[in-house]
Amino acid sequence: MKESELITIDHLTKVYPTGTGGFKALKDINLTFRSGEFSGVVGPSGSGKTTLLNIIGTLDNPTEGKASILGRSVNALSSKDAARLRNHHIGFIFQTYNLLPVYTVYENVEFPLLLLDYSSDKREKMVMDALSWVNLTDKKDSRPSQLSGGESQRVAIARAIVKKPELILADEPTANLDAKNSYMILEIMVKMNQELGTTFIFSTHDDKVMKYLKRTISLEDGRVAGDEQAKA
Ligand SMILES: Nc1ncnc2c1ncn2[C@@H]1O[C@H](COP(=O)(O)OP(=O)(O)OP(=O)(O)O)[C@@H](O)[C@H]1O
Repeated sequence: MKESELITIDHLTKVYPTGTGGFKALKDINLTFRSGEFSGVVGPSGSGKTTLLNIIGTLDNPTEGKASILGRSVNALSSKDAARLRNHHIGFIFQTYNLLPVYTVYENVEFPLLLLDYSSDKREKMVMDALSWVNLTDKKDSRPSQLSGGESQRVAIARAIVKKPELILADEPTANLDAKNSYMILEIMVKMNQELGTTFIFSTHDDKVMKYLKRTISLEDGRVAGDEQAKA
């Protein structure tokens, strides 16, 4: 692996077991992602976008082929090591926000840090820094039910970035947002990419997200059908 290569995927195939012998969701995928990319996987529903993101996020395993994520071979990773890799180095953003309803905004953002070994002072600094990135410090004591959809997704972004991961995986992050809120969260993510060097990989079929991507990987029926860099 070259130094700047964050992810390499080599002849990767994913077969989901079914009653009829298995469904091939990904077929012979070969891809490399470099540190600092702002890229997205696009394609019709069922083309394999979420499956690919789940494998990159070590939430699922390839059936055949190899994948190396942040220098670790996922084929050889125990579930404990995969959890450790995720906890330290990967942030996730989902279309449904996945906030914990009984906790405050502050506690939701603090949550990933409780799995790591930080003092409460250090945690407070990190949570407030993440909330200021998404402009929500004034909502720190609110509960998710008191937030708009755009605010909820900004809390989810703060939770994803609070540990300053190298990689953020965002699966359809704008699916439930209107145009104004979609652009707001995209601008936040672009700023993080530029100022913190965080690598982003999206899964999307939203034109608004596609306009922001520096690289667009198209999936069709489980295969890579295109891989294009945006024109400068
Ligand atoms: N656990 C599973 N068992 C069997 N088949 C599955 C499973 N998960 C996904 N699939 C199938 O694999 C294919 C790819 O699914 P995936 O969720 O990756 O697609 P997607 O491109 O993200 O779709 P969408 O845009 O609708 O979210 C689909 O045909 C889906 O039905």
